[in-house]
Amino acid sequence: MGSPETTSFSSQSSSSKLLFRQLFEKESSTYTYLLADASHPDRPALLIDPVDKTVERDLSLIKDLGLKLIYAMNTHVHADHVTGTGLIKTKVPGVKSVISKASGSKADILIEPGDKIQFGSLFLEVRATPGHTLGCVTYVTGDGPDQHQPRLAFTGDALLIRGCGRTDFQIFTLPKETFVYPAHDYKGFSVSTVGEEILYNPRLTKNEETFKGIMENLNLAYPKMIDIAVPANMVCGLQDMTSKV
Ligand SMILES: N[C@@H](CCC(=O)N[C@@H](CSS)C(=O)NCC(=O)O)C(=O)O
Repeated sequence: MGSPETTSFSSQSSSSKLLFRQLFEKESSTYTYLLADASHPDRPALLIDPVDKTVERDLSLIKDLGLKLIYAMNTHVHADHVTGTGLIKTKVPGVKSVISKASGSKADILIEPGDKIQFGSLFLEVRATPGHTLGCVTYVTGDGPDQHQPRLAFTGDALLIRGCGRTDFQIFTLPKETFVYPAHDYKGFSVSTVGEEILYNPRLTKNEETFKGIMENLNLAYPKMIDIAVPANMVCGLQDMTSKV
């Protein structure tokens, strides 16, 4: 499958401007998201779920857009690719890696549910969405007069478009118009909304018993990269850097 269409926009509200890009890594079908406050003099930016193989592309885009990368974040310890956060830290001094405390992984900042991640006048809220892994979190753009509306939810593998990587359904307490941006897509989708997934997600519209049956019978192959990716991602991709730099 070729690269799906990806989304990008800049939003202008009374006093803030969210710059947003959705980027794709085709080997693992992973989405990386770039967010920045373009109205702030420093143009602070963050990356969600960067992949080691596409770090050069992401950093080049950040340079082209005149942004200052401050955070390289993960929604969880990925099993199918090595995170780009460790590599980014070696290339951009001052960048802080971020992951949830519950993940058990190493990072500069270990976040917990309810925490806020500030970039300029904008912020992300941390929500616990365990299930796919223990420490999975969803990052949701802030709620408030200066924040982007509708809100954007970066769901990692908890909620995929018309699918899921196992979830506790907390994402569905968000307003129905919230845009859903997952960490992966295997079918060519790039964005959905909470309301759309409540109505049409073929797994999450079923009762608990049927849901369990679906998930127990997915018969997914053993992820190709899992034995390399998980140990590397437990240290935010920082181990064995000499062969990558
Ligand atoms: N073939 C891929 C792995 C595909 C896979 O298992 N994806 C995970 C999320 S990444 S760990 C998943 O939960 N998928 C749910 C689904 O319904 O596909 C590989 O070998 O890397």
